[in-house]
Amino acid sequence: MNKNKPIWQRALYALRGLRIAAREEASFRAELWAVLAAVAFLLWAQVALWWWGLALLWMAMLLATELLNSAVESLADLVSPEFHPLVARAKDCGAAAVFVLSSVGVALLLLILWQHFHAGGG
Ligand SMILES: Nc1ncnc2c1ncn2[C@@H]1O[C@H](COP(=O)(O)OP(=O)(O)OP(=O)(O)O)[C@@H](O)[C@H]1O
Repeated sequence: MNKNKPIWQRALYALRGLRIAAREEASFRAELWAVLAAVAFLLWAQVALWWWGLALLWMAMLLATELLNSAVESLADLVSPEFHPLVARAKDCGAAAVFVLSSVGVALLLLILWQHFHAGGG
């Protein structure tokens, strides 16, 4: 297999991955909605530019982690469709990674709300 595909070809594979995740992964769709809700919230709160930078980083990390989690799940299902403790471990760790980032999202939301109502915006 040719490992050095042109960049446009790689971009097409990436777009195909995004399309598959959006179509077949309910968790990824839910996170896309969460990202849209976060953008609406940031617009409403009129936060400073650096909050936008932090939030964009969080959004990218959340979506990328969910995509990697889906990739791990697909490989785990291929390798061992039957119950296996190592598959349980791999899938649980993937789910934990997404959970960590979701919790950070809630923490960021609370911090912005606190700043908005108690520290006078910014
Ligand atoms: N083949 C397996 N062997 C052992 N445990 C498994 C296996 N498949 C699933 N599990 C357990 O069930 C949990 C849920 O697995 P599942 O494949 O439904 O993923 P999920 O986290 O619900 O993600 P999604 O809904 O995005 O597919 C896993 O975290 C794991 O603990």
